[in-house]
Amino acid sequence: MKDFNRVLMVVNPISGGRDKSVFIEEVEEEVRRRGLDFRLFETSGHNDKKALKDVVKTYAPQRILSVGGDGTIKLIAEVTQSENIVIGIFPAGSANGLAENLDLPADISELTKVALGGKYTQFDVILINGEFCLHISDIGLNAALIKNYHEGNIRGKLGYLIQSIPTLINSDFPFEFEIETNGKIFKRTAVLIAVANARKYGTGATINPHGKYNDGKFEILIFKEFNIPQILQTFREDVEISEDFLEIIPAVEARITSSKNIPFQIDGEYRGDVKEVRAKIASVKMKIAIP
Ligand SMILES: Nc1ncnc2c1ncn2[C@@H]1O[C@H](COP(=O)(O)OP(=O)(O)OP(=O)(O)O)[C@@H](O)[C@H]1O
Repeated sequence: MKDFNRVLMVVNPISGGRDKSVFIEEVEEEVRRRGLDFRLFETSGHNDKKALKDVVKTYAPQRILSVGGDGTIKLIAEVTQSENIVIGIFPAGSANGLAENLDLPADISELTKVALGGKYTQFDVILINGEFCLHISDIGLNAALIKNYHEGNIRGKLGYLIQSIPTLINSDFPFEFEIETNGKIFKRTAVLIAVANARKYGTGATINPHGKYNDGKFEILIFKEFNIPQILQTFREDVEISEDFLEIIPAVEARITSSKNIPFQIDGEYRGDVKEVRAKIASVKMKIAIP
């Protein structure tokens, strides 16, 4: 017996600077071959939350497929938070940080099997400054890079590469932070502080070696210096990161403050320059299809 009928595919046409028609055609064909109903929703970049909410209300999908980056998964998660819908992921953004943690296959037909399959995980959600964070949020140098990337007009990995040099030259890092968590206050000088739910960044870098996306906790990652050999280390699987470079504090709730405004991002989306970040594990969990 089929346990779902209506499949909604949410596609971000601009993510990662690549054409999505191959995803749409292959997946629609497979969905119809299985005798399921298929509907397509393409994001526009304007009022997508409201538009998707309306479609979810009228079509009542039982499975939602995300074709885009972390921002597209987050949009779906926010719209469906109280509903019992499994989300299937097709990594098609420029970075795909969340998908990096799920061991998804690369091939589209294998991905389709996973996305329409019966196995799923309960993914922790972090509530950061009142907004959902599924994967990673940070304040400091990486968020400054994301800010400059979005202000530039070159998408994909090349866009990040082009923006990295002016970001490093123009940013006045390191920054002074105060972190309040687990009943303690930590004062730290750092290039960036991340709040992470999982092990890997979208580049594949293992920045949070002990991170588990379904353990009901997040990690506060304090990157103390801009150290290229240490950053390269994180690309290896068996990472051993020095405490002088990265300090890790597990938490379920935290407040991070700075005396001046610093760039801040959530799941790859720049969210302004802020002085305060409040994070806590949300009561909802997302159901994400896995191999
Ligand atoms: N049709 C569109 N035109 C412009 N922006 C869009 C469109 N659809 C979605 N967006 C924007 O794309 C962002 C989400 O991108 P997503 O995370 O899916 O991919 P990505 O990995 O960030 O890809 P890229 O970095 O190439 O944009 C959101 O800011 C959203 O508003």
